[in-house]
Amino acid sequence: MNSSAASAESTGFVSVQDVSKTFGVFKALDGVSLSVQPGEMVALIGPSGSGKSTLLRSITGLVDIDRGGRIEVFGETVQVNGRTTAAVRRARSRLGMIFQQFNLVGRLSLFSNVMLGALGRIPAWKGLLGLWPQEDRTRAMAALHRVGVADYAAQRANTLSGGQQQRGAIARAIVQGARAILADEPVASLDPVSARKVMEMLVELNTRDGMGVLVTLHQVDYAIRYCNRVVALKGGKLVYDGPATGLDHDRLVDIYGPEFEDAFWEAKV
Ligand SMILES: Nc1ncnc2c1ncn2[C@@H]1O[C@H](COP(=O)(O)OP(=O)(O)OP(=O)(O)O)[C@@H](O)[C@H]1O
Repeated sequence: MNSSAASAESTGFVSVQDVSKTFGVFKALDGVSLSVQPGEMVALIGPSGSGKSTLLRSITGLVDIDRGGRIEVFGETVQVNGRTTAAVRRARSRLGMIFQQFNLVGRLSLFSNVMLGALGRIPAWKGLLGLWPQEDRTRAMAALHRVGVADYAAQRANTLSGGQQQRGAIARAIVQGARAILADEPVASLDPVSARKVMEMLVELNTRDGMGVLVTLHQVDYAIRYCNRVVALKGGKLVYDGPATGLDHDRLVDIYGPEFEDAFWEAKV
């Protein structure tokens, strides 16, 4: 094992240490510490406005955290002293990012969108001209087959259903060679059947490929069903970090308040 792999093992694929984020006078994150190991699948839950997206955006360097905190990705510091470091680019190349709104280029075909995952490996001009190496093309088709949307490879992304687009986004992360996945509300815009398929795919990347997964979810039932470990934020503070089985009635009332059942999509506990 090389030294960076050893470091990732000790600190996790993501290590968040005493992270706060203040917007004006409002503290969106307040002293959050969290470490996710490479093989884990962790749900990040909490009421609307509790800081889930801000935490994910901080990990990818899209939000500069307050001084005093530190964030490491695969053992490399990406934020410290209120600044992102040069290592953030390498971190982004290792993290597959999945968003609620899919983030595909609508006028490009699904295949071209998936090929964009390979952009980090070839010069941008070659990518823009569609001069993809055969190896990457083969990889992209294999990824599309794997997530079950190969039949739509030639179709423009903006003509696909939300579920098909989200599976395309997962295929793009596979082609990128991502070592871990950060997913921000990946199923919030999907119907329950498509949502289950997307969650099952994330589980498969976790169990079959050993990718770490950190996924924010509005639906508590999905967090319980698909993730062993759940982390909950409330008012920017980490209020729970433990097994999904520990989310009993009292804990859920503590996190979401007496209306906690609104945070369930399908089944209630
Ligand atoms: N750029 C910004 N400027 C000012 N306030 C912000 C900014 N980004 C986030 N916030 C505030 O920080 C808080 C946390 O927002 P965040 O989007 O992280 O919450 P969330 O838990 O992801 O919510 P949701 O579940 O509704 O997506 C909110 O009160 C939000 O208004």
